[in-house]
Amino acid sequence: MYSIKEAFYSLQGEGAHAGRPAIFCRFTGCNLWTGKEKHRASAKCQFCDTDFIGTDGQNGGKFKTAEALIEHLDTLWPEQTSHKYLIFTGGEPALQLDEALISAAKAAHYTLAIETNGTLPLPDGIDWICVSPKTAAPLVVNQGSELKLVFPQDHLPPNLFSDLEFEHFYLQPMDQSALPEGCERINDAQAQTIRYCLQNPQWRLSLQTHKMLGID
Ligand SMILES: C[S@@+](CC[C@H](N)C(=O)[O-])C[C@H]1O[C@@H](n2cnc3c(N)ncnc32)[C@H](O)[C@@H]1O
Ligand SMILES: Nc1nc2[nH]cc(C(=O)O)c2c(=O)[nH]1
Ligand code: SF4
Ligand SMILES: [Mg+2]
Repeated sequence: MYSIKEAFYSLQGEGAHAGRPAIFCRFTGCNLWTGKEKHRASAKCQFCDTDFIGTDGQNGGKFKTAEALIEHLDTLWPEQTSHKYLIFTGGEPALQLDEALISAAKAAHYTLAIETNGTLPLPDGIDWICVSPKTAAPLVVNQGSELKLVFPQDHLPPNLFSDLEFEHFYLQPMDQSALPEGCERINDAQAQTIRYCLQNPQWRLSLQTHKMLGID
């Protein structure tokens, strides 16, 4: 059984594939936060911008088999049958993504991407692995396509990751606009990120372009 919070067709907003049309499959649940505001301050990941509780979002639901989920997701893809791209996100997709789902998606001709916090092992067969490390959570996925660090995070300077085997290194300014009142805030995350990239050119800036555009 797969639990899906929501699924939608949009443009990848972040990282090296920003601008690319994709289906997003957002799994329910995460191993670093319950998703409840009352637990945010004590969570391992405290700045999350996403609602991943339940299955009540657009095109969300519970799916008994991998084939049933892929058939559902495939209805979101437009007429053109080339360049099919599916991004597994969440919540933490590694809690539910398995080889059966990867096989079913490949059989439907998708190129597969994942957005993961990197704390859980991944099944084989994912074409694009984006790891986004979080404070206090040790990484088990130490290689992949892009390492996209939300910046700044306490005790997580980018140089902790700069020797890992990733093709691309991105810093993404921490968006604090949706955090509830009373949460501690960092000043100038965007300016700090720009400054860090300018001083450490291994790292590039990733902006959440979907938020600027007002799309999903
Ligand atoms: C909601 S997470 C889901 C996937 C996975 N759990 C993870 O953390 O990578 C998707 C992406 O959004 C990023 N993200 C979450 N909250 C953010 C925030 N407040 N500002 C900027 N990026 C954020 C994450 O680091 C991750 O790259
Ligand atoms: N457009 C768009 N791009 C994204 N890239 C990563 C996202 C995510 O929440 O994982 C995301 C998202 O939610 N929307
Ligand atoms: S690990 Fe990802 S989904 Fe989980 S709380 Fe952090 S940003 Fe949100
Ligand atoms: Mg998002």
